[in-house]
Formats: sequence, C-alpha cells, structure tokens
Amino acid sequence: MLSASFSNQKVSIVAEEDVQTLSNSDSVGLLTAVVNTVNECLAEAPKYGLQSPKEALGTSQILEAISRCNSTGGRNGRHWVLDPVDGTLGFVRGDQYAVALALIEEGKVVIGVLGCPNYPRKKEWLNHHQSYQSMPKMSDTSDTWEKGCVLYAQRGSGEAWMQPLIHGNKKHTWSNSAQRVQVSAIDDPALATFCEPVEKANTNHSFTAGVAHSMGLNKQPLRVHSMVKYAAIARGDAEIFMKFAQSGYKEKIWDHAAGVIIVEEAGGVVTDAGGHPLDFSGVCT
Ligand SMILES: Nc1ncnc2c1ncn2[C@@H]1O[C@H](COP(=O)(O)O)[C@@H](OP(=O)(O)O)[C@H]1O
Ligand SMILES: [Mg+2]
Repeated sequence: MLSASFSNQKVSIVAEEDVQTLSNSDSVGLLTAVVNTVNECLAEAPKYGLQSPKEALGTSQILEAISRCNSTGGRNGRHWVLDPVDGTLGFVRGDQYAVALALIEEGKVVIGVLGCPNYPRKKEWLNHHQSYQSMPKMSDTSDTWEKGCVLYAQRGSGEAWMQPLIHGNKKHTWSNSAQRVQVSAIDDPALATFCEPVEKANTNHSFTAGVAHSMGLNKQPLRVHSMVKYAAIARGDAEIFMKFAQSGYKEKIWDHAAGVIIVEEAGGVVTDAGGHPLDFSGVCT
C-alpha cells in the first residue's frame, strides 16, 4: 500500500519482522493464518478510503511483500520504519501493544503513526495487568470497552492528533472524530506519574525507583507494555516515561521513532540518558 500510494516507487522499509520463521516448513499453519489475516485486513481497506487488491493475495505475494521490508535505513534518503507488533508480550497476554509506523528523512523522524488497539477508555485501566482478575477482560467486545486509538503527528506542525478506533461496521471519516492531544500540564513532581516497561529484563526498575525518589515522584509507576507509553505521555495520561536498558542492549529505532515524534509534537521532550536527542540515522543490522 505504501508503494502504491507513492506511485509504485521502490519504498525503503526498515522493519522488525522478517520472513525467515514464516518460511520454515513447520510453520505452514502460522503462514496460513498470516495469509488469511492479511487478506481480511485488505478487504476492509475501502472503509478507510483505500483500494483493496482486486483478488486476495497469495502466499508468495505476501511473503514477497514482507521480505521487501529489509532496508537497513541510514543517514541518507527516506526510510519507513515499521514495528508491526510492538510489545509482543503485551499482545500475547491480551494487554497493551502498539502498531508503529514512522517516516525518517535524512536521519530525522518526520511522520509518526501509532496504533494502540487496546488503549482503554479509562487511563487507570492501562495498569490493569497488575490486578488482572479484577478488571474487565480485554476480550470483552470493543463496544463495551470503546478501546483503541491511533495517534499521529508530522514534524514541525506543533500538533499531535488522536483518532478513536472504528468499531463494528462503521465507516471511517477523517473530519469528525480526530482530537488534538497535548502533554500533561502537571509540573509538580508529587502529582506526576511516570511510566516504564512492565518487563524487568527491558529496564532497570530499581534504578528508575531511585531516580523517581530523588525527583520527588510519589506515585506508583505505571507499567505498560510497548510504545503505548509514548501514547500515554502524548495524551497527558502520564507525565514521564523512563527506560534504562541493561548495558550492552542496543535500542532499536522501530521501538521509538513513531512515539518520539508524537510526544514532541504534543509538546513533550524526549532524550537519551545524557540529555541528547535520540539518533535515528544509524544503520540497522
Ligand atoms: N533486553 C532488552 N532491553 C531493552 N529493550 C528490549 C530488550 N529486549 C527487547 N527489547 C525491546 O523492548 C520492546 C518492548 O518494549 P517494552 O518493554 O517497553 O514493552 C521490544 O519490542 P517488541 O515487543 O516489538 O520486540 C524489544 O524490541
Ligand atoms: Mg518493538
């Protein structure tokens, strides 16, 4: 769809997933499920003002499309960055996960789109995995939850936008449902909430607890899977996001690009631990 939208240009896409697992001979069931899901989604394209392919795509066409997402990005030119399922653990637990797409031009993120299918109606429910039994199940019908949103922003616009997810058979209309989002106005650390990854393996919880204490943050951290944390900051549902990976772990651009630009255009600031802007110009290997 990206190449069709850009006059069939060869688009450069840097993406987390590749076709290796799907191409294994013991992954036939998984591959069939992927092919069916892709075709079901494509059939819904007209709901969003896009064209569906005339016929359902075959297995080899879908594998070919995924294998095109093999760019390594870099400092020059234009690269799309895709994380089809960010927060894999959250996804398999029926909890928070995100679908993230960003456009990088000459090493700078210029567009970000962040789908958060399970973003709850009440921000308190973001934390629901901590009291899983007492909360409504994520598998409840979308109408009950009215959950899910897509956030997007363009560099330099000074605006970030949120569109609720469409439920049921409703048709998407651009004009009536997008709302502008802005970061929280709270500047008293005692009233601020910080969010961080759920998984201890992905951040140092005791270090962030120390930082929080020294900053005067009193509230319990909001632990959320995936880039939904960036969404929470952009929407003003939390004030701070901290992640300190173990030394040696190299952060991936697809885990940040879309979230960073959305938070920045919503009025926030994103830096590395040294206070420098994040670098999206590296080559991904
Ligand atoms: N040891 C590690 N330290 C920090 N981040 C890690 C990590 N191992 C994996 N990750 C990244 O953290 C992302 C999840 O972020 P979070 O912990 O905030 O939910 C993962 O995205 P995927 O789930 O798309 O692979 C993965 O890219
Ligand atoms: Mg990810």
